[in-house]
Amino acid sequence: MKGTKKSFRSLSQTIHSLLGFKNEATSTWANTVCDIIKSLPPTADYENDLDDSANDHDDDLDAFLISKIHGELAALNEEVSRLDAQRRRVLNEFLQLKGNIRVFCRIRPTIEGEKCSHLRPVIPVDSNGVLLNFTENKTKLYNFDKVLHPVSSQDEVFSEIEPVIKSALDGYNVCILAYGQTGTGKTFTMAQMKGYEGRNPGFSGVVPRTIEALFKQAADGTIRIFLASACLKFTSVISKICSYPKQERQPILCHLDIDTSFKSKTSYLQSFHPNRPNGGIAIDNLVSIQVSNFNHAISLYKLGSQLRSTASTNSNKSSSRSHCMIRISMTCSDATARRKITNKIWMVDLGGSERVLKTKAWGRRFEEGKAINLSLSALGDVINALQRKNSHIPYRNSKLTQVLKDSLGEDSKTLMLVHVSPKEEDLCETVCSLNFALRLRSIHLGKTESNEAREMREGVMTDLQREMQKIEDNRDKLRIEIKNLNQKLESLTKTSSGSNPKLDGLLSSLKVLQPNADEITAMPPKPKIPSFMKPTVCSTRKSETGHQTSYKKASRPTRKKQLPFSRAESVSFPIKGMTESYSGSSISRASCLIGLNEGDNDTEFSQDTDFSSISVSESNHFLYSHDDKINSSSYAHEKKRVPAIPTPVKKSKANEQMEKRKSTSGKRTEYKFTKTVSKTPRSLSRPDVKFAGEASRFEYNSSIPSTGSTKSMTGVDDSSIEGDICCRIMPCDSISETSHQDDYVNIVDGMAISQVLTCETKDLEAYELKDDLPANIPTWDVNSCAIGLKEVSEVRTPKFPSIDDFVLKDSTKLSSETCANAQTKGFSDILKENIMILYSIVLLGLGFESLGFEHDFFQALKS
Ligand SMILES: Nc1ncnc2c1ncn2[C@@H]1O[C@H](COP(=O)(O)OP(=O)(O)OP(=O)(O)O)[C@@H](O)[C@H]1O
Repeated sequence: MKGTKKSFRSLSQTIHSLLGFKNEATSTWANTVCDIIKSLPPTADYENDLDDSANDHDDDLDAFLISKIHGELAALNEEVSRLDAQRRRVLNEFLQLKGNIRVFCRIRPTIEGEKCSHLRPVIPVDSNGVLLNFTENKTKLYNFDKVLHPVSSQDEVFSEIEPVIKSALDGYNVCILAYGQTGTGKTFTMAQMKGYEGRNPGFSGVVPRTIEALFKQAADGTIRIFLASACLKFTSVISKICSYPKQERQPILCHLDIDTSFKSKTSYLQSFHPNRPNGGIAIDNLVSIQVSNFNHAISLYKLGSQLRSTASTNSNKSSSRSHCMIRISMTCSDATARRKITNKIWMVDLGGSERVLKTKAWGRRFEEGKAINLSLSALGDVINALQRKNSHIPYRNSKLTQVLKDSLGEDSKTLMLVHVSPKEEDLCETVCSLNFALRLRSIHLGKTESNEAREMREGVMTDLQREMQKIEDNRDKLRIEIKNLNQKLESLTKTSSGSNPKLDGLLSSLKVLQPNADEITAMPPKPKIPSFMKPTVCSTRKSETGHQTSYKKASRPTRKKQLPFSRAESVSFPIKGMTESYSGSSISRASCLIGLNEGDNDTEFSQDTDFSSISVSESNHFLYSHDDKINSSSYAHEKKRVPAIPTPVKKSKANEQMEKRKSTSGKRTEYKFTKTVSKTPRSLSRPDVKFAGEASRFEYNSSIPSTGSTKSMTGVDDSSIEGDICCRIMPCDSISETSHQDDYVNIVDGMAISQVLTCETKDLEAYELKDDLPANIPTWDVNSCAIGLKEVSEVRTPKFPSIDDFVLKDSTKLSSETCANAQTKGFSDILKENIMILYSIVLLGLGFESLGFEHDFFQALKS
């Protein structure tokens, strides 16, 4: 209690100095009290592990405990790594016994509306055999690694597949292929989503279950543990691809990237280009979207599924007319044990393998069927060649095998799920499917495996499976221990750094009520902003993206200082004589047109001209594109505002060579360009002309003669400004070419734009501009080009009205919302202040009490 006593001694003095608190219960007072409480040592009531008698040695004990826990954690982590390695080895052995290429057969149950034939053509014999009944006397037995009976649930199917999926986490590429005739349940096995939509929870297919399992791996502490030891990053990528014959549609639909590395959560798009240097698969138009949780992944997966091409065929109402491929790739980087490895899981719902003649397809369906069968045949050839260990593997025979190349070869596990129909009429297709599957399997295992050998193999496999389960259980236990220790460590570290959870809560309550001192000083005086001047969605968005100075930080400059580069809230001004439709349309920032001169007056602005690169860096940019011919009346209605996102700029040759020299003297900023910049707009009234907005201040190079011959309002005399860039502020085609040449020049010369604000129109009528405004404030709106241009042209240093320049003219015209706000505000402010003081006092008392001061504290307060 040494520390507490010491603090208490100083506490009574401090409290004496604060005794006038009844009168002085201000925010500063509350903050001071907060600081005092914060400086007090923590009590030991939440340190359950420590003996009370050891309080004097808190720090030493904490340090001792922390180092002990660190040691334990290191040992446990080491043990987990060892178990992981062991599990990998066992799994590998298990999978090797099972074979790198395994073939399962799933028999679909008879579904509603289907007639059961007298002769059951497909009979599952045991867990490995399927008997085909051709006639009563003629049967044929097919053996597979596993036969999934018609009654097998989706759970059972996934439990068989799960070990293969797990092997992907251990560095293998995995390929799971669903093969079979149309309507045999391939999509049901792979992509069934019902379980995730609240219906038939057990129905969900392999893909959603795999995604779930992967995220489970990320959430069950595995990843956290590795991250804690800073040696493992874990990223998964899912791709969804649909391939179509003859490139009829975009072959690639969706690529999802699951990020489980707890790093960046931002989304990104990424295209995979052909001939990637790392030799990976080149997939055009493959879009990669980084996702961070299961739901996000599933929603994107569903989206991709919707895009899959399906059509009604003779055999299936909604038959998949494509191969649907899902790729999950994982990048594990384990700095201590392994190098960075990227593994993939391909899950492919192959198109129906039926003969085209059977489906009686024609036209496009016929082409699709042919394409599907060709690629399936190519797939068979590749697997066949792999099984035979041929020197040449014909991957290039189809797109399908090209894409799957790195997941079909060595160091990968392939699982073929052959689906068959129970119907008699499908017997021919069933035979084809089973023969295809048998061809793959028999090559791997050899036809000669005896029953004894098989039983022995299966016995070993069962043992290995048990061993693996034991290892996984142990590993899970260790992970829980590690988690607990980490929590303990966290609380100890917090304690030793002097924070008290109770106090933290208390203080944060106080802080909620009291803005901190910094905030108070940094905040500008509360502006009485008319509601119509509040930032618009657009300006807020821009400030979020860092294009604007934040409101908090911006000190309120004088009106003159504000001109050149200050942030402009969005507001527009009431324009005398303007109709309501004009006032409703407004423009954020002044529009500024940069004329780029290249000696060809007839050249129009190209669509991809980069305005933002020319604008001053402090500016926010908008591109205004005209949808129609501009004229003074239609301009406001026709324009379309598009934020110019500062995306990678397509640099024109001219812009690249353009050197921007900025010299600010007073309010004037000069830009000099060393090279002639391309393209001058031929006509401002062209629908494709764009206006780069928000020039804080644009001026043309002084080398342009102020009386320079302006060919027209729509262009600049090339000869006079060769090598320079010219900045035009307001476009207007209502001013004729001849009579207003000078206007144009004047605008260019010395023009400054500032604070153009957009308004919500609801309160516009209640306000008006003050009468005593300086004469150089132009009352124009960019919507009224003609007025604006004329008036601005007369002003050398134009100044736009700021918030202060408005006065409330008619409060009855305020919107009901604004009135309601105004009425409730005063009362709520007073109430809030009072509650704040009361609450502060109560919390203060509680705070001291929680520190164990109790009686002493109140004594001190009394004295
Ligand atoms: N194991 C099963 N249990 C219950 N219903 C099933 C099962 N397998 C398939 N079905 C049903 O059979 C119908 C056809 O299945 P599905 O669309 O998955 O076939 P498919 O092989 O993917 O066909 P296609 O190749 O034409 O896309 C669906 O209505 C599906 O719900």
